[in-house]
Amino acid sequence: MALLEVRHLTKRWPNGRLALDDVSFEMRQGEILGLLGHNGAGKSTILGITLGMVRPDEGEVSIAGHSVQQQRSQALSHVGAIYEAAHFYDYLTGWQNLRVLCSLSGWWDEEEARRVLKLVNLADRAHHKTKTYSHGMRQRLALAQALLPRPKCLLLDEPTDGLDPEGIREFREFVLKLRSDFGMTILLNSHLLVEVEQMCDRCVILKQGRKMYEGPVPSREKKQGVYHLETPDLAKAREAISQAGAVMDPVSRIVTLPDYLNGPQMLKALVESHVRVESWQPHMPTLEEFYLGKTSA
Ligand SMILES: Nc1ncnc2c1ncn2[C@@H]1O[C@H](COP(=O)(O)OP(=O)(O)OP(=O)(O)O)[C@@H](O)[C@H]1O
Repeated sequence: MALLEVRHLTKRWPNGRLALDDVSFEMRQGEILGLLGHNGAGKSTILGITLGMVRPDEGEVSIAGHSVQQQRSQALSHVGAIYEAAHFYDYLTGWQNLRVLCSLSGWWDEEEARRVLKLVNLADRAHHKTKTYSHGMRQRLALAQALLPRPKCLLLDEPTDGLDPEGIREFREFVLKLRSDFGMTILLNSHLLVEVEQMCDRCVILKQGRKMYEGPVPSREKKQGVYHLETPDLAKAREAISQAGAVMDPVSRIVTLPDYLNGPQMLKALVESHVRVESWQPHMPTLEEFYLGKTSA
């Protein structure tokens, strides 16, 4: 059974703007899913609906079998989130902040707070005021807050925004550890394609409120029948490729083969046509190429 199910979400804001148009997808337990899309594609609206902060016009989100719209507190008892910028009381310490924020939901466990602060590497700064924290430390405190209720599912909205490369790497390692050590299910909303490429198993690509793709992060899968050719004999190569029923992009020199032809067969045809082949490699598209292909049409 899916841990998180987004079913037929449609949302039109009062100003008439259609933010989501019949979007559905699901996440299995222990999966890290990246939510991708240009500015305004609808990513934050999905997170807002999933957290019960935005009401959809149609559709619903279920977490561990509970509908956020019908059984809000049961559904959200399984969720931790970093949503929009984390706000802390700067005159309090990290520890005090966690305590105050937890008490708002009527729950506090010192043992658990210690465990989580250790997990996010903040144990030695827990009793310092948050005004002395770096941006990376504030993000880790936000992560500690999200992890305190021991959620099954973590929603991360642009979690590495504003972090330096070291902070991004550190954050990525924490998140991967949460999945490997605790089997946590993680929804990551990020503009950073490289982050999604390095962390996510699958992704959903949105464009103007519509789902354009749901599936594996493309660069992790070798695409069948797509090769990259290097040759000084471009004209001859183009002819041999077209005679074989394949297609070559003249700029990138990426060759897409028809179903009936495999890579070695095409290479043989090129060589037999006296094309000097310097390189013939299966092409693994980057997530950027794939993303732009899905969103720029
Ligand atoms: N409270 C609101 N009232 C009216 N329109 C809104 C509101 N929030 C978002 N929108 C609009 O809904 C659409 C989707 O916005 P959303 O914030 O979900 O996109 P996003 O993919 O998260 O964008 P970004 O990457 O810039 O954060 C946009 O056209 C946005 O202008």
